[in-house]
Amino acid sequence: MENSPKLRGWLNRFNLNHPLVIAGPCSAETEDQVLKIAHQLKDTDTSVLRAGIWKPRTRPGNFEGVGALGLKWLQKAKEETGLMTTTEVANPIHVDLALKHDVDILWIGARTTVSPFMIQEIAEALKGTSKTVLIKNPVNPDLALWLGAVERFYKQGIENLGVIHRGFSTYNKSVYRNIPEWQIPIDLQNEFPDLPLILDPSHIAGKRDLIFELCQTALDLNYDGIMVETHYDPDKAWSDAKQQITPKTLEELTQDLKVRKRVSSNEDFNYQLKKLRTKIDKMDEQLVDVLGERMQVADAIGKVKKEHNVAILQPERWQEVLRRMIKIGSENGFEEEFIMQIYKAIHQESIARQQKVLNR
Ligand SMILES: O=C(O)C(=O)C[C@]1(C(=O)O)C=C[C@@H](O)C=C1
Repeated sequence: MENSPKLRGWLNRFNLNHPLVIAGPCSAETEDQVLKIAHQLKDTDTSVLRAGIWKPRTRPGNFEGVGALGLKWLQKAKEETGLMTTTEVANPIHVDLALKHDVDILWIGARTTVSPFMIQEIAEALKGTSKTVLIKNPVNPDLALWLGAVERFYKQGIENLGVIHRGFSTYNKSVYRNIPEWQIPIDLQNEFPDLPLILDPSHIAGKRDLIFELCQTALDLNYDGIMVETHYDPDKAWSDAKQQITPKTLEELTQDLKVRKRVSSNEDFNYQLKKLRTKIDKMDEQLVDVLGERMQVADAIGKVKKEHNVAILQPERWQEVLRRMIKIGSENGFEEEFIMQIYKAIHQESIARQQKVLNR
């Protein structure tokens, strides 16, 4: 699969002057609930009504969705409000039922994206249709697996594709329910700049108060839209109550979001940007030059270690380097995490260089 402006076709057809908004309840609960939410969303920026019909729950015993019955409610909501509809499908039976009920956009959940077997089955079930398919990232931070799923749909002739960033599972404590790992969607955009990218802030946040800032970050990273869980009475929602917001809050949120231009033709802006980028280019060269010099010292250390038969990894020294640089880093306003990431990479390269010297 290659990047192509054609990938944006389905999104361009919405003809929006703002990011695409997909909204609706985590789960369809009752006909009244779906219709009420759809009507409340009708006059917001929302173009597509979402609702989970089959809910993949981590542990059994929780509400698992109303099943096919809910598809009729979505269909009715579409007739009454003109909103397009979308739901999650996780197997060919779901696909068949969703197609029969004229669901416009199908999304693939994070737990399904991890399985190439399931993706293949779903992609084959959709062959020959012109449906739009949005693929959520897999639960684990694996860009190749995510893109692999997209490619499986593309290979079945499905060209209306997009991806949804919903964050990644972590065992570590975090303010997020699923950590964003923004670098992964940034890498994805590098490979497929025209593949529509949508943020699901609800599943990343796990709670309401982080949703706005996540959406703003996404727009600042050139995302094409947001998919937000919305309920008229979020606290009483049958699933994911903590992360849902009301349609009214969604409306305020979309009004407050700053949509910035990707580029500007303003001459002064371009002049200033060019000047600053020249400075960055120069500093990047200096950084790499200094790194090169550091590696030459590592080579020399490798040489003396070889002569005296001493091991490459020196945990105490490594701890000392790290501690010192974290301290200097914090004096310069850098987070510990940032310094750790850089120094771990430098240390690894230094070890690799010494390995070459010692094995020569
Ligand atoms: O000081 C050493 O012994 C080195 O090999 C250098 C260095 C480093 O790059 O800073 C690399 C490996 C060791 O684990 C500790 C430090």
